[in-house]
Amino acid sequence: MLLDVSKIEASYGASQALFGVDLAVAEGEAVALMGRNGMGKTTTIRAICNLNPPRAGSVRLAGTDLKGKPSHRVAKLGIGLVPEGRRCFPNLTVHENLEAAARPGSWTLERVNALFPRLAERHAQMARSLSGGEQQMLAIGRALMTNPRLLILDEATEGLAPVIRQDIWAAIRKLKAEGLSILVVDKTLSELLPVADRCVILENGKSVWQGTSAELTADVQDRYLGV
Ligand SMILES: Nc1ncnc2c1ncn2[C@@H]1O[C@H](COP(=O)(O)OP(=O)(O)OP(=O)(O)O)[C@@H](O)[C@H]1O
Repeated sequence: MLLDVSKIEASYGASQALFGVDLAVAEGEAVALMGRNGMGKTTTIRAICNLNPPRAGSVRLAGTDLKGKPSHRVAKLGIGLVPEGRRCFPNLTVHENLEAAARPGSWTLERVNALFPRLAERHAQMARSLSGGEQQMLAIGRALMTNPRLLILDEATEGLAPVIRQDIWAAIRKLKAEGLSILVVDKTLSELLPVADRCVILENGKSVWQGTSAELTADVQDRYLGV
């Protein structure tokens, strides 16, 4: 397994948010992390990256235990995170934002520009002046520039216009087709399911269901994801 998350628990101060999350991502696989609002998706991602380190359980990346490794080390070991709410440097240009994230590997400025032509057109523009969707593309571009073994996307299409969402999903499909391993959180099932090989559902901070996208029947959706 590329990513192996076993029985992790995590808390915010005295308040426990994760009570045992298991999930795995194999090499080249796209896994969807699902669950209703507040069930622990973002907390799980933050725990995997040691932004909010798990207080129990284990996270392994290609066999390496991430316990005690600061989040910048986790990034170096190969996890590229596109966090909820973007996070680019507002006062750097598009080009500078991408360069600042660069680490050796097959992902280069040219390749990111080819994946997101809108970014190429705006290479000299300050990140703060980009539209929300363009900032999201930049956040994905930055994660790719780190040449990750695993790309984690937390609500990468939230609040974006339909045309831009389609561009972002097209890019994710392309990345998957190229063999990149992906862990993705998104609320729009109709867009998420066709991309996901497997799904993991969280409920109240626990993984309660896992299966292929095909196995995620209407019943399962009603039970765990319905509003
Ligand atoms: N900074 C925080 N401080 C305290 N509690 C938090 C914090 N962030 C999240 N929580 C709590 O942890 C639990 C899991 O939240 P989390 O954001 O991981 O869920 P989520 O599945 O990502 O939800 P959403 O889909 O709404 O983003 C919730 O009960 C939430 O209230």
